Amino acid sequence: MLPLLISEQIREGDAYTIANEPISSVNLMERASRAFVGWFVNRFPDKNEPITFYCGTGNNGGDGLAIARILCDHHYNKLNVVIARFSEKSSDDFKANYERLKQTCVTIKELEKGTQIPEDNSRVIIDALLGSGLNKPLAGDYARLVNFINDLDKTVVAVDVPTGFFSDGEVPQNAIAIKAGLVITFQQPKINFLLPESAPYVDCWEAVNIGISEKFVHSLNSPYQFVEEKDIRQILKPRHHFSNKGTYGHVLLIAGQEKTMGAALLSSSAAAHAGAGLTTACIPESGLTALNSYLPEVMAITRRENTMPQIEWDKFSTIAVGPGLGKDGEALALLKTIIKNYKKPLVIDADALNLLAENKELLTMLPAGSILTPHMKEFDRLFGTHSNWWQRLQTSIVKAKELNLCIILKNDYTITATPAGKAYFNSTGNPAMASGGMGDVLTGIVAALLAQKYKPADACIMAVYIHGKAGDELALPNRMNVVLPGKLITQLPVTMAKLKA
Ligand SMILES: NC(=O)C1=CN([C@@H]2O[C@H](COP(=O)(O)OP(=O)(O)OC[C@H]3O[C@@H](n4cnc5c(N)ncnc54)[C@H](O)[C@@H]3O)[C@@H](O)[C@H]2O)[C@@H](O)CC1
Ligand SMILES: Nc1ncnc2c1ncn2[C@@H]1O[C@H](COP(=O)(O)OP(=O)(O)O)[C@@H](O)[C@H]1O
Ligand SMILES: [K+]
Repeated sequence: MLPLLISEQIREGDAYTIANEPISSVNLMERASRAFVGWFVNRFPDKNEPITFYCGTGNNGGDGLAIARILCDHHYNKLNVVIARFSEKSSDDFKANYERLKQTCVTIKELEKGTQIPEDNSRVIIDALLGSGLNKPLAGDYARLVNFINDLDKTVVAVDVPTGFFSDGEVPQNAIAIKAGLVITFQQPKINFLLPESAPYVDCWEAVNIGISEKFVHSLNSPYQFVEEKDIRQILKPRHHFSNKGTYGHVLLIAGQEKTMGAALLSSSAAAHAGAGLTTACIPESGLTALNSYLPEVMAITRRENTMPQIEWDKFSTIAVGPGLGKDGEALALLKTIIKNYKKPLVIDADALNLLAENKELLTMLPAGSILTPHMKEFDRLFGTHSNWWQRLQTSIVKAKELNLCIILKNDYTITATPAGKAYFNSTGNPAMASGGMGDVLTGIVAALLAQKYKPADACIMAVYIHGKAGDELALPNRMNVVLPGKLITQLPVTMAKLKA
C-alpha cells in the first residue's frame, strides 16, 4: 500500500528526509526535478518545441527553475522562463536555482505585480507557480495569471500540483486553478487527485519517486492508502490440489424482480466466475427459466408473491442482497428476515441499500463486518447529503468505524472504508465501465471472495481491484469505449489467474 499524506505531512516527510538521509534541501529539490525530467522527456521528446515555464518564488518555482536548467542540459533549445514576482519573499532553494539558471542560455523574464503578462506562443507550458504550499484560494495577480494560462488552451504540465488546486481538504467550488493536461507529482498522488473535484484540473497524473523516507511515511499511519497490484498479489490465495467446490464456499444472492432479473443474473454469474465453489440465486419464480438457461451452473431458490422463501441459512458462507430486488414491502420484509436470521457478514447493494436508507434502524443491526456497496447517490441517501467528496470520504471513515462495517464507496478511484478507520483508494478501472449492471458484478465478486474466506476488508479491496483490472484489460489495449458487464465477468478468471502468476 502506498500511504497518502496531507500537505502538512508531506512537508514533514521532506524535512525528515533532509535531516535524516541526510540530504540538503537544494539537493532534494534537484532529485525531484530530475525525476520530473525523467518522465517529461519520454512524453515530450521534441527538443525544438517552444516551452514556457511559469515559476513562483517558493519551492515549487524553485523546481521549475531546476527543471528548465536540466532540460537545457538535455539540449532542449526553446526554453523560456517567466518568473512571477508577486511576493517579496523567495525561498533559499529558489534563489540557489535562480543563480544556477542564469549560467545557462535559457531566457528569463520577470513578471511584476500588476504588470501586463507577455504574449506566449509556446506549445507546452510548465506550471511551477505554486505547489503543495497553497494556503488560500488564488486571487489578484496569481488568479489573473492562471486565467491567462488556462485561456491559452495549450498543453500544460504541472509540477507536483496544478497551481491553485488544494492537494487535500475541501476543494472550493469554481476554484481558480491551472487546468493541467498532465501533473507530474512527487512521491505520491495527492489525495484530491483521486476525488471527482479534480476532474477539471487534473487530466492525468504520474507520481515519480523522489526518495522521501519510507520508514517515516509509514510511521505516520495515514488513514488514506493507495492500493497497488503488489498488495493484491500478496493477499490473493492460489487454488490448491485436492480442493473441491466445498473449499471455496457457497454464495447466496438474493436479487432480481421480474423486470430486473438481469441484475440477479449478472451478480450470480460474477460470483461463480470469481471463484465461489457454489452459487445459489434467490429469484422470483418468473426468472427461473432465464436463470437456468443463462447460468446452468447456478442453483435457484424461487420467491413467490406474499410468501417468504425457505432458506437454510447455515448452508451459505455468505449472502449478498439487493441487485434488482425492488423496494416494496415484500423486499423490506425479506431484508428484515435476512438480518434476523443470518449472523455472518452480508453484502448489501442497490435496492437493499435504499431500504436501509429508509429504515435506518436496520443499519445498526447488520452482522459485524458486513459490506455496503453504495455509489454516490446511495451513499448520500444512507448518510445524508454531502456537498463534496472530501466530506463523503470523511463520513465513510466515521461510519465504517461506528457501524463496524466496510463501505465500498464506488467511483473512479473507488474508496473502501474499514472499521479500522482506513480508507483504501483503488487504482484500477476506467470510464468504459460506466455502464448499467457494473455494480451488480462487483457485488458478486465481493460475495465470492467472502465465501472463499477472505476477511471482509480484504475481500472489498481485492474485489474492487480485480473488477477494475478486468475492465482495464478489456478496455485499454483495445481502446474500447464501453465494456459491458457480461463481458467483464468472463474476463474475471483470466484477471485473477494473471494476478496469481
Ligand atoms: N525540500 C522540499 O521541501 C521540497 C519541496 N518541493 C517542492 O516544493 C513545493 C512546496 O513549496 P513551498 O512550500 O515553498 O510552497 P509553494 O511553492 O507551493 O508556495 C510558495 C508560497 O506561496 C505562498 N502562497 C500559498 N498560497 C498562496 C496564494 N493563494 N496566493 C499567494 N501566495 C500563496 C505561501 O506562502 C507558500 O509558502 C512542492 O509542491 C514541490 O514542488 C520539491 O522540490 C521536493 C522537495
Ligand atoms: N469512470 C469509471 N472508472 C472506474 N470505475 C468505474 C467508472 N465508472 C463506473 N465504474 C465502476 O462501475 C461500477 C458501477 O456501479 P453502479 O453505479 O452501482 O452500477 P449499477 O447500479 O448499474 O450496477 C462501480 O464499481 C464503479 O466503480
Ligand atoms: K504547480
